[in-house]
Amino acid sequence: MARVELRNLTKSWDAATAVADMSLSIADGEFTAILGPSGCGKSTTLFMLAGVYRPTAGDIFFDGARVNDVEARSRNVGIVFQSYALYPNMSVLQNILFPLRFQKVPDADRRAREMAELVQVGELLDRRPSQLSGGQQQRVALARALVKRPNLLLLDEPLSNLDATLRLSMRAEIRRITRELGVTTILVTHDQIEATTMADRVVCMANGRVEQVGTADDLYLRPDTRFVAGFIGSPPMNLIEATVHEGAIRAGAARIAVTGAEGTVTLGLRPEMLHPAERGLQARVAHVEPMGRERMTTAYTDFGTIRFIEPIAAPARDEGELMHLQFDAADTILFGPDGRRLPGARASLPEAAHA
Ligand SMILES: Nc1ncnc2c1ncn2[C@@H]1O[C@H](COP(=O)(O)OP(=O)(O)OP(=O)(O)O)[C@@H](O)[C@H]1O
Repeated sequence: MARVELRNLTKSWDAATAVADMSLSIADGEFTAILGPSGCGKSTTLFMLAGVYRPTAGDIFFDGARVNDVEARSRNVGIVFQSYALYPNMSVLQNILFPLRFQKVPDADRRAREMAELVQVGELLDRRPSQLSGGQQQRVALARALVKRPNLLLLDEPLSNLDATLRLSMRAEIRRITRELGVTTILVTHDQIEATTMADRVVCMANGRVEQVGTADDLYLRPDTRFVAGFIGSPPMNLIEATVHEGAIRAGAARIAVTGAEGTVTLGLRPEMLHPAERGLQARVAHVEPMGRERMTTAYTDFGTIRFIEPIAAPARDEGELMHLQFDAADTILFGPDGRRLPGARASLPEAAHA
């Protein structure tokens, strides 16, 4: 089990920089998710940690020792990939034992069986991978990655081949197993639900850079950047581009007062923080989508298209209906022209009379 530190880590190829100046400290036993869209540098970071790629610049430390020059097989890192990559001609037990084959581990067999019990495939030891379900194969892959008692467990989109129900239970299972073992774990995923439900802390990346490191609540309620605000949350935050002039942004007849910002801003309003009201921001209903307990409405305003959420029990809305929206100033978030949040800035509508 190890503390992991990345210091100014960079990986470039001729054409592109995949990871730029990434610094991050991960505590012993912590579960961290690296979250971001396709191509943001998640896998490249993982491969540098595993020792597959050499960093172009910067350093990687395990328990304070620099490992840049340590070969992949000497780093004692366990990896689980999206494709389980089990050996088809070996039994479950042989698959789990495989990483120990060149190590003189006297109790290898017992250890493999214990690990199989932990991931709950103890009944399946004689089967071949083809005789297992996707979820069972993933458990075997996990046992194989953990049998060496790795310093670090790396999970690369491990659940994306599983159906929705299985994904839900495997999320909890992986969390239980890594917690029981106390193994430092880094999960790479583009799935925000996976990241925020499984990890102690989430590292949100875009274009090879760390946008924010924080808990699920930090990213959702206090996004540092416009990118994080738009990436986390479903449906996404409404982001209104505007210019603050004389304490307000204006479009057509509409006016939103702004304090703590001047010039170009982006105003962020979460769909669940907008409420229908007697007066406020005028909106014309474009369409309405039921989403289980809630209903999402898309509406046109002078500031552009806005989405808001209401309980399914609220009165039905018709397409073309004219209505008004309100929000609380405390719920608003503003970003400056560099995309960073302006912590003290707030937006408000003149009449906050709720319907
Ligand atoms: N071997 C390589 N040579 C050149 N460019 C590469 C190489 N590997 C990755 N890249 C580039 O580096 C960037 C980051 O890639 P990376 O695979 O780390 O992204 P990712 O976040 O893991 O994406 P995905 O979720 O699609 O796997 C991409 O622009 C990619 O094209």
